[in-house]
Amino acid sequence: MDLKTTLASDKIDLPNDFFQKVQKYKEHLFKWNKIHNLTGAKNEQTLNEFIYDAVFPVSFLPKVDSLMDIGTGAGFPGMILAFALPDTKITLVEPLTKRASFLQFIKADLGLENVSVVKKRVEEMEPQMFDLITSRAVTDTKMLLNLSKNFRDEHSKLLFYKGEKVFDEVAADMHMKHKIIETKNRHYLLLGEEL
Ligand SMILES: C[S@@+](CC[C@H](N)C(=O)[O-])C[C@H]1O[C@@H](n2cnc3c(N)ncnc32)[C@H](O)[C@@H]1O
Repeated sequence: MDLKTTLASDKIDLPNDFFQKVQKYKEHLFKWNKIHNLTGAKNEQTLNEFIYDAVFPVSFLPKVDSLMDIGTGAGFPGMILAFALPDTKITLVEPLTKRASFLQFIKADLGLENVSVVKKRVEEMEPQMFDLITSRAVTDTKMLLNLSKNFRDEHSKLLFYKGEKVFDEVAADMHMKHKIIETKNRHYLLLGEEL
């Protein structure tokens, strides 16, 4: 996949320095990933697919001032969204030392003033409100709603990166308004009282 061409053809509005940041991020991730097992994306093609998947929601998300990503791992989707949304204050929550250290390194090396890295499990954090809560490949929707309950109010939105199981997950006991945005490989679940 040519990331730049694909994102341009989707008309996704990104800041001028997005691809510079992505390039530096990819170089660092390849180096770190040789020593530490940070992500399953081991080649450029897969990494580009992960980055596309992470940033695609910029095409449908409302403007938000604050975002928390639960279980960011090596950076998906929270770090990639931080490159795309420089005016949004982004909190990346990741308890594993190696992964949190990598995120902290990327923040410092790329000078990302909009990023905070929290090396904790989300349930260990002090309650605080966010406009948007994201998560990919951490746990199911019911558990994510539970884990995020101290961090959202009636104005907040949640965006979970899901597969086809999403239909079972929303069918079971879902009281919140929701939308599912489908692409070829992804079902994005957007939830909120004000959708
Ligand atoms: C399978 S990885 C997915 C990482 C990344 N979101 C991605 O899609 O590549 C799950 C991550 O969630 C983190 N995690 C698990 N439970 C968590 C919790 N309670 N709070 C915050 N992070 C958690 C793990 O440390 C791990 O890095």
